[in-house]
Amino acid sequence: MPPSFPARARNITQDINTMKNSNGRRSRKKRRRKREDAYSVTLSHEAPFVNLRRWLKKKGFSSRSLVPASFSDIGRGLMATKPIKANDLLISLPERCLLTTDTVLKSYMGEYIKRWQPPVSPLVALCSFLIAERHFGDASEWSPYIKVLPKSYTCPVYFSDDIMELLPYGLQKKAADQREQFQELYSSSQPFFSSLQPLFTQPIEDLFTQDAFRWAWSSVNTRTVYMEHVQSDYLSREKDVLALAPYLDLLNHCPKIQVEAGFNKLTRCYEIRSIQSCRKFQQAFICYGPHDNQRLLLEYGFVAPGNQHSVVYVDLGILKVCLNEGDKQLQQKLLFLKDNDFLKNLTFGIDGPSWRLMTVLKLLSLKPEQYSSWKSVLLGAAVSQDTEEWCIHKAQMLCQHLSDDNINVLKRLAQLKDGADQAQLEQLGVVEGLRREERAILERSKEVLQSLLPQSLPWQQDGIRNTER
Ligand SMILES: C[S@@+](CC[C@H](N)C(=O)[O-])C[C@H]1O[C@@H](n2cnc3c(N)ncnc32)[C@H](O)[C@@H]1O
Repeated sequence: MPPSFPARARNITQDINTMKNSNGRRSRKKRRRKREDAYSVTLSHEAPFVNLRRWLKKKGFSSRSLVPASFSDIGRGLMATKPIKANDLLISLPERCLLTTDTVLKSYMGEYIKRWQPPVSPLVALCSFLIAERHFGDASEWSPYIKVLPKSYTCPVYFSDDIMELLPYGLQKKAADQREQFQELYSSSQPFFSSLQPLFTQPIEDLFTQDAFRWAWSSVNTRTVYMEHVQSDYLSREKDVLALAPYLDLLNHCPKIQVEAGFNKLTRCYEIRSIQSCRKFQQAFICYGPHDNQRLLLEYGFVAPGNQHSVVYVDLGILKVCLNEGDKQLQQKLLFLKDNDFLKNLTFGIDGPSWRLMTVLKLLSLKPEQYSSWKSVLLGAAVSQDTEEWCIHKAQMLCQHLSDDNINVLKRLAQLKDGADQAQLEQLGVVEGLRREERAILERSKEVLQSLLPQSLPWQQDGIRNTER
């Protein structure tokens, strides 16, 4: 959770509603209805949270203004019990409460890490410690914290191949790479895990299983805050910026929130200051970064409805679908675009096709006698009315292709829900959320593209004409 900019005390459903339509009785009614729909139940009296707060109090932390609660739309998070003003400290967690590599090196595991060559990474050190502490149960010093950690996650490292296939192509590739890196890290850490055997009575291979490592790896990936440490000689050269922050890590993400976050060297606390205010009984949010929904799913296993950073990506395979393979210059044009790095980040957003996508389409539309104008095209010049229309038409085709794919995926997803267990249902729910958000973006893009076409164009009456180049 690279902590950057936090919290406003509204639930996301409400925010999106407010953003879309802030005027009028209908929208007010709608907002009221949403507010009634999304409700919260405080968790602060449940044993795990009572124990967590008691344990943190001994370490010098208490929070009266934020209590754990379960929100019907998002799940667990922190609720404000009194109004929090803009620029107030939202939370201030003393250094003693943070779980860092320093904690691990000073623990019973420290001497094993210090002895190990080549040194393990900060990530492996933290994961190993989490696995060991979870195994020690009530005997563990960190047990009150470990007990409130989720038992499993909805990140792609948990997905079966069936579910992976439902992801958009680019994300599927990133998720597959991530899974490979995870597996490689697990395999390469085996000798180190074996060296920890003297700490346990049970065989190490029964404790440091792939499942246990997946849980620890996901806990670190989805919950750590960014905190720079002095690089230890006992750890690998990978930058050591990870800190698990109990209680603070119950804060959920909202893309529109702004916060200031970081370790304050004077107070020796990890502090989050909210730029926005937060009303009593509302969820306090932070912002994990200006991430689109694909990145949120990959790194954190969720998507944010109405995320203003979200886009639908057009990869080369999809771009080719709408291009005329008969164009003799096509390969040469694509090579030119690739060499100049123009084939990445072609997107549709809530405002329609990106400038980059339309520029690439314009470059692809050029006839040999127009090649000399490619620089002015890059600067935004129009080639001709005919070309502009051709590009809009191609963008419409891309949008339609992506929409069709989206509909097919949602159908397959519905089939997979039959017979899925609870964990799979949660994973499918996240993928469904992503696909539905993408569908909304594509529908909006279609409207934008349609509005760009002159009213008098023939295909508005007769359907889309084929304007191949
Ligand atoms: C730092 S934790 C936040 C607390 C977490 N909800 C919990 O129950 O422990 C990050 C995780 O919370 C969930 N999360 C955060 N923001 C969310 C949001 N806006 N919608 C849905 N889930 C969210 C995701 O599972 C994410 O990996």
